[in-house]
Amino acid sequence: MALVVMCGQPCSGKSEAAACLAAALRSSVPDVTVRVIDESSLHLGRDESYKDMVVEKNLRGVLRSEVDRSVSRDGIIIVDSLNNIKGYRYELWCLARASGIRYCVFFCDTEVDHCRDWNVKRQEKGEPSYDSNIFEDLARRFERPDSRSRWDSPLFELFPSREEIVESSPVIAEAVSYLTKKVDSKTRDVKVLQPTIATQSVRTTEGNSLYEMDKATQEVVSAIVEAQSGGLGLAMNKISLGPDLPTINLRRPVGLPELRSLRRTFIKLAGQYSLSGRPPPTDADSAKRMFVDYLNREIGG
Ligand SMILES: Nc1ncnc2c1ncn2[C@@H]1O[C@H](COP(=O)(O)OP(=O)(O)OP(=O)(O)O)[C@@H](O)[C@H]1O
Repeated sequence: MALVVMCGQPCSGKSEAAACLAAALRSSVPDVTVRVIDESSLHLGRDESYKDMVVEKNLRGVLRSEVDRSVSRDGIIIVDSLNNIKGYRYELWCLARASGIRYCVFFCDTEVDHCRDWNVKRQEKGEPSYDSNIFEDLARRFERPDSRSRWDSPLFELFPSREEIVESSPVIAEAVSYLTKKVDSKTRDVKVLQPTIATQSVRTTEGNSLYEMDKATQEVVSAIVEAQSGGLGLAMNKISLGPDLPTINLRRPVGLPELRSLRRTFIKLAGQYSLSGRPPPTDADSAKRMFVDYLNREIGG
């Protein structure tokens, strides 16, 4: 039914807001399962999860897999974690899109000084808290959500340092209404994400299919690199891969690192989600077509 992504600095009041939202949803739609996924529900501590980049990346992977397993058209999942990296929120948004459910982001916009104070108070009380160095590192790396991005929209903003967040807070009520009301095709005021090729799975159970996908996407990347190195520039941004394949329309030059990253994301997305009705790419051309569609959507003009 929906995926809600909490987001904010460490110790900014996310869990309290998530608990209020969960309680308000449970009262409003008692027959719908509302589940909060956070580090502690996965038995992971704060400092152990954020002490270096490797474990932090692992934590994000574990949370993402749990979200992937849990999202459904029937329940509401609230991911109560930092969700501080833009690219990670994009990945969560992709999971919602692949499931064809609604999505929103909740941002606890608490000033870092308040967060730091609250963390110190937790330390003093012996409650689970962040080590000061870890706190500062996370605070520095925080990427604020931007409602203009698809993956940060709609954005519900809370200011826990200035107003008490309770079940009846107007923003909570607004979010509950957004998450639970019936979709009205005329007003289109509720957006239910639609699965697209890139977020639908390519059944890659057969080694052959995986191999084709890998090889085909690599060929597309090579064709783009070659075309660009030929000095095509923006005026000649249409790259043809052959008569039976869509043209690649680039709106700007794209470097190899970005192409590699897009390729990795595409392969991951394609392999990750369950297919809903679309045949898997059994040959190189289908795999290329899907990858080109994906590129045109992500970086196309
Ligand atoms: N409005 C507030 N005024 C004072 N203290 C607050 C307020 N909101 C939250 N706190 C305190 O800040 C601490 C962190 O709250 P909470 O656990 O909700 O934050 P969090 O962002 O989920 O933290 P974490 O990043 O550790 O998951 C708690 O000790 C809580 O009591």
